[in-house]
Amino acid sequence: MSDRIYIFDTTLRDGEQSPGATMNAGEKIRLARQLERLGVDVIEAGFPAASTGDQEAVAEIAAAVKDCQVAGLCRAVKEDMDKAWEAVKHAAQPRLHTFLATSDIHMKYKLDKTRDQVLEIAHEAVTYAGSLCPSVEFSAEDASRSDPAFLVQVVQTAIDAGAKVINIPDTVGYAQPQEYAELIDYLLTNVKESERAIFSVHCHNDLGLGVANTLAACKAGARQAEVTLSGIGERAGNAALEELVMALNVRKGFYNLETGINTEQIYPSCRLLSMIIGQPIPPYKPIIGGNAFAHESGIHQAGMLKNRETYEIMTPASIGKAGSDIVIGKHSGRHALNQKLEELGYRLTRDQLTQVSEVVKSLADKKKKLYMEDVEAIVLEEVYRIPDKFKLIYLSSISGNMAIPTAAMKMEVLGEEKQLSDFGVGAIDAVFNTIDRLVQRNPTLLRYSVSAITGGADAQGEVTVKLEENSVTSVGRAADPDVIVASAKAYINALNRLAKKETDPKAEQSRNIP
Ligand SMILES: CC(=O)SCCNC(=O)CCNC(=O)[C@H](O)C(C)(C)COP(=O)(O)OP(=O)(O)OC[C@H]1O[C@@H](n2cnc3c(N)ncnc32)[C@H](O)[C@@H]1OP(=O)(O)O
Ligand SMILES: CC(C)C(=O)C(=O)O
Repeated sequence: MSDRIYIFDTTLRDGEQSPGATMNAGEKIRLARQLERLGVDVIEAGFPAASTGDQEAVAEIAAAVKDCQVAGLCRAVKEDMDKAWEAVKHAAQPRLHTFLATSDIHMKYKLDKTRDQVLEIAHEAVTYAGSLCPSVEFSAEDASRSDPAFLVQVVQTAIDAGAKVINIPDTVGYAQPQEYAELIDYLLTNVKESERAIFSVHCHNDLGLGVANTLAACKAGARQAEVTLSGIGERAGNAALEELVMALNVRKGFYNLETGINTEQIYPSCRLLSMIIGQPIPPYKPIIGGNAFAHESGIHQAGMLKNRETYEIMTPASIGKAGSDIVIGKHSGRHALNQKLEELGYRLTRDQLTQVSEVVKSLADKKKKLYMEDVEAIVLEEVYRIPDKFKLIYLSSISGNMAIPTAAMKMEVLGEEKQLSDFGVGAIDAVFNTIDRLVQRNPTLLRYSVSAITGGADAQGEVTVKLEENSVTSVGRAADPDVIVASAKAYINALNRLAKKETDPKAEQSRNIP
């Protein structure tokens, strides 16, 4: 038996059945071209009988794609098959994919057909599809809940009628890995000359087992896997392409199976899908999520810094993603903190590192997300205490949709009290403009972030700003229950650091602390 697993991507068909994932023809073509780049073997481009729009989109994809088969799904109904064939017939490698349910519950309640009738319809449908298209796939819908002995009869009928691919779907995500593997093995053993067809699996994720079931089936002899990017699909979705392919790659020694997927195109493909359907990739998603290569805990980070393989079983580059990330948070240790600070040019003594680490941990206890600017501000606060050139004395702010945002402020500037008021496009802008005029500087605001340190409407607002003037940058941070006051303090804090860098450039540039 060959060790090649054919990847049948159904993002454009089953994936589109995911609520909210509808795509227009242009978007489908863009995604189909990306799937071709990714190296899938078959693109199931749609269900042409569903609508004229779907039929046209499938036809356009069929014309655009050259390197893989293009399949159209159709019921075991002549009219559906004709529409599907019309759509895929100009493909370099067309495929008709027809299906019919074989479980007792589907036959009785949905189709209102007997077993004998289903056998007859399957025979007629595959024969008719074969008269149109050289490559016919037959799916026994709800196969995993079908009587296995009857399934053998259906599959035998379809192969005898000319089906080249036999799909055994776990339509409702009911199967368990070992049981599903045994079903595939049972069919391969009991269908006569089963080698005349490629056995395929199509697993749904209702119990979160889509990929596990697909892998178990492949190990048992299935050679086509029907998957979608990011696992989107009807209900809880389908087996995710990226998870299946990377499991086969990372555990090659265990499976001894190969795909033709160019894994470096995995992340770009899933990103493109996410942009098209307007649904962000959840950070905790395996392989492609933002956290998949992020390390937050001290023990993990320390291990990673010594040898990446202590906590990573694949590289981000292998799926086309930028490098791993050490994230400073409440579980981080001093190894990681030191590494991140060294990347920014800081050299701290052991004692300074311990001091900074304690403040970082106490801030992380209160704040959901720590930015490196927060950590940098702590270092500057704890290690380089700066005598303030600029101080806030008072601030009053007016804003609202019926007022011109105005700030009136009094500050101590180089030992002298000054007051002024100015406008802005919003309250914060008015405050920053007023401060600029009071201190007579005009820095560029590179970053402004505000977050709640505690919960509730009375939460402490924590503001971080990053400024740049004459190619020198500085970070300021402040907290206050009033975010406008916190913003003013953070801005003034950053200006003090900017001023310090100008008067004592050596200390700030080298950032070397003895
Ligand atoms: C498991 C899957 O994911 S299968 C694919 C699911 N995808 C879709 O359904 C998307 C596209 N579907 C559609 O646009 C529509 O359902 C159409 C155009 C196919 C049919 O629309 P309608 O004619 O309005 O029928 P409707 O969808 O209400 O009912 C489905 C009919 O198809 C029959 N049917 C279901 N599967 C099959 C099949 N494989 N072969 C033949 N008939 C089938 C049902 O028994 C029902 O027949 P009935 O009208 O005699 O009761
Ligand atoms: C049509 C088949 C392959 C299907 O989508 C399913 O059974 O889930």
